Amino acid sequence: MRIKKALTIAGSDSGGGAGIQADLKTFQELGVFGMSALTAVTAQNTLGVQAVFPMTAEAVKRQIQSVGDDMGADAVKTGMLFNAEIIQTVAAQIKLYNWRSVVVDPVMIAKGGASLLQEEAISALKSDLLPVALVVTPNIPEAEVLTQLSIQTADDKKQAARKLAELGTKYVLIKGGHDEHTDEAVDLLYDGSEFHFFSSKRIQTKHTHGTGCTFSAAIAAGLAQGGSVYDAVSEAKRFIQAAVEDQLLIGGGHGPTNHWAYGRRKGDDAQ
Ligand SMILES: Nc1ncnc2c1ncn2[C@@H]1O[C@H](COP(=O)(O)OP(=O)(O)OP(=O)(O)O)[C@@H](O)[C@H]1O
Ligand SMILES: Cc1ncc(CO)c(N)n1
Repeated sequence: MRIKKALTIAGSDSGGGAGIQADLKTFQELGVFGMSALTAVTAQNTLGVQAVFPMTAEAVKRQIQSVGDDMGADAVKTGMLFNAEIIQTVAAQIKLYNWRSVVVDPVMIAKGGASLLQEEAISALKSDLLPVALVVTPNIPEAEVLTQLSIQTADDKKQAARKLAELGTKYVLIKGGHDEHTDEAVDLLYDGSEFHFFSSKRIQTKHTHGTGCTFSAAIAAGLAQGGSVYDAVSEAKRFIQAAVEDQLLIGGGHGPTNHWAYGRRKGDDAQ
């Protein structure tokens, strides 16, 4: 059996709902072999981030090389990268291995407000990493930081997407999870010429820890399997919707989403 492989380059969430753990669970659920390069260890749970221990850029590079030299990757996603040196190293390795199906989730701040990216690293993200990404998946606050635009309306989202595409990423996906005044969760995909909206019913819940990680990992899994960006995003949207809907109710704060829900529903539909 030949299986497709995806590599996540991201931080560890000890609580298991976001970061590397969310990515690997998502890859597994979507039938893709998951591999990882750890950029930082966080002590984290549903209440927040208690501590961050970054890896050295050398340690990140060596992990990527171990995967790249032997196993290869059909798709790559990046999550928490923490500092400029790690970002530059990751971008250089992506170029070296000529990886094309690259999803960059520009993780900046955890739900509780903890910083997962140093402020001075934002320019490295823009100049080094975005040009090697196929898809970038900012939430609204991240898109605002990257574009220096204030995003209130659908037109603002479109303008921000155009501005982000100018940085060299082919597809820009602005996520609507933070648009809490609407009763829909609307994500906007820009392919360099057209805009597509992916909309779903907004679930009223506080258990959305790791939605962004899970969503971008699902996109990477779809790309690893050879799907188009549009199809990968469509399936990722269904995956995250099911994961938010079927709540797990773990922990006293913002709990993790349910990575089994999508596969279980598909199994039920097949019967
Ligand atoms: N309450 C919700 N109901 C339905 N879908 C949601 C909800 N919250 C987020 N989503 C969806 O989850 C995906 C991730 O979006 P979101 O904007 O939450 O990412 P994020 O802020 O990067 O997440 P995080 O930083 O918590 O990992 C998007 O497809 C978004 O539409
Ligand atoms: C390790 C890690 N990566 C990403 C996020 C963003 O959800 C988080 N909370 N923790």
